[in-house]
Amino acid sequence: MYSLLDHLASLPFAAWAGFAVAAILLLHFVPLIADPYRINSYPGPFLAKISDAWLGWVAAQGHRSEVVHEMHKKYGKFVRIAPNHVSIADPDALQIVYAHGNGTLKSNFYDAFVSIQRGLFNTRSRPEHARKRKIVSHIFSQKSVLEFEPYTRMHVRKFINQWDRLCSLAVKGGVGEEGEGWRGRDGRLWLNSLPWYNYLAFDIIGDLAFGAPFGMLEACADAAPVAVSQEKAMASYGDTDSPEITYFPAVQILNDRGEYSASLGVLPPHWRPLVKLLPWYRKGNEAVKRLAGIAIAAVAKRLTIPTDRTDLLGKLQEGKDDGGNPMGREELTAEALTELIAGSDTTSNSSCAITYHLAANPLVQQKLQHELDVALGSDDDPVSTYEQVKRLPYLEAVINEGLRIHSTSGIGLPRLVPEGGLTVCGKYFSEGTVLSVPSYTIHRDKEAWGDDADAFRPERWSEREEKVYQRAFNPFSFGPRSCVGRNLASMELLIIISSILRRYQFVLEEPKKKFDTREGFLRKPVECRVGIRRRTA
Ligand code: HEM
Repeated sequence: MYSLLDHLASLPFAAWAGFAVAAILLLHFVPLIADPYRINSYPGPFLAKISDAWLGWVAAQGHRSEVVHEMHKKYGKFVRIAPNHVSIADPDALQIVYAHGNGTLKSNFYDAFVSIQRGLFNTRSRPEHARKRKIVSHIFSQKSVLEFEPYTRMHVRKFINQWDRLCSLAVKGGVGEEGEGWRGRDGRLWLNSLPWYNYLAFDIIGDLAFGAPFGMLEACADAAPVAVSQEKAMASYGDTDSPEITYFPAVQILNDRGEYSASLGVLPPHWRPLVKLLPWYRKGNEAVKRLAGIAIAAVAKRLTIPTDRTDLLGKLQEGKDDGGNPMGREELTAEALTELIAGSDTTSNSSCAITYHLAANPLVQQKLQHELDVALGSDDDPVSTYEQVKRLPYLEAVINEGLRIHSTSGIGLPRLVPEGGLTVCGKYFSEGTVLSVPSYTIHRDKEAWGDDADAFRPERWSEREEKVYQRAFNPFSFGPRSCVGRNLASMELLIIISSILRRYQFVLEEPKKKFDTREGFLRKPVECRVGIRRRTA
């Protein structure tokens, strides 16, 4: 019998191609015409209105924040950046889209960030998030974070010891061996400071989250132990033997994973399994697995050694939910991994960007160093304590200005409009629409920050009441999903920037070169080449 299938199989190639084109057009234009979210009136690039591919492509190019910023300059406050997604560039929208009580949830973008199991960052269910956040939030209270200060200071000391060593070799005209990437010239040490900030941040968070630093500062290299077999390592938790490990560059893995997840996450879930087959995405998928392998190896190792250290992992182990239940092993590993991812390059990218802007603005650098000299002058210890630097107004202004202008979390964090819809800045959005408020653009809002919003100028922080700025200052986000590690991040930045700027003077190697960045989930400097000279003997 001549079946329909036989008939279809006998069709010529041209007919098949015609069907494919018709199907694609139908899939893209029917929703555009039907306008299920009632957002056709919002302007934006035409391709973004009909397909998620536009945002996927933009995200994969590594400059999403800058591109969306340009779109807002062109189209105004509301821009449609995907068939169901409107970006809103208004500081007032922050308090609504991200607020407690408005019922918005994280969108399926965050599914692309899940490994091992959902952690605090990528959990989308409200009750599950509330359960986790209850356990984790007290670990990051100001009081608790101060218990982590000795670890932070210890690694800043190691960092300074290494740079002191290189500075004394550099003044003698030394040159680093191949791969070390430093050289001495004109009495200065010249290097790319970015990897150093990464070593520092990874060692601090590795020490806090896993009970031991990765040893990057000591090795002057990006290498972290990864479990060879994740299943075996998980199964062996608590055994006396550590799992079999191999070494991979953790910073590189984290970068690959961020770019992969941030560009996969903007694609519809049903496209993702297919897209993962493309070579670039395959590499990113591998990075996701390796990153999980780092956490699994480190937690497995830590659990073999009885310890009463006061660190993140110890506190996570002690934490209990409302029912008095502690976290299981897998959840514990997933949360330790969350802290590693959320608490490492956020801090290093921000420290590096602040260093760049200080090197590019010698007068700001001098003014900061003067404040530090007055406050810490007679102290021989090169590493500041939190107590010494927590209330230095210019230091705080420099850090805030660096967080604002660089915006390591620059993209609009996507939230789903709940049942009943949501009115934002006078516009009603129906259930299921995705909304986001791009921090990079909010941080450049001329109404909020003045006409020189694009300039790094810490003085602005003392010119207006701080609450005026706080309305448009969003480095840690707002509401129930805001950064739980904010107190730790602030303490780290205060100690890192004050200690390093008091000790060294910075100039840019190529003052005219643009500060290049690449963005996955975070905006990261590509490099920061500086000349360094010791200020104090
Ligand atoms: C300069 C440093 C930091 C910046 C700029 C920053 C920024 C942010 C932002 C914007 C979010 C919201 C993300 C979203 O909604 O998708 C976030 C969430 C989070 N951050 Fe941070 N962060 C920093 C440091 C840290 C540190 C040191 C830790 C902990 C070790 C940490 C842990 C977390 C966690 C666990 C979340 C998820 C919270 C939740 O969903 O409840 N962050 N951070």
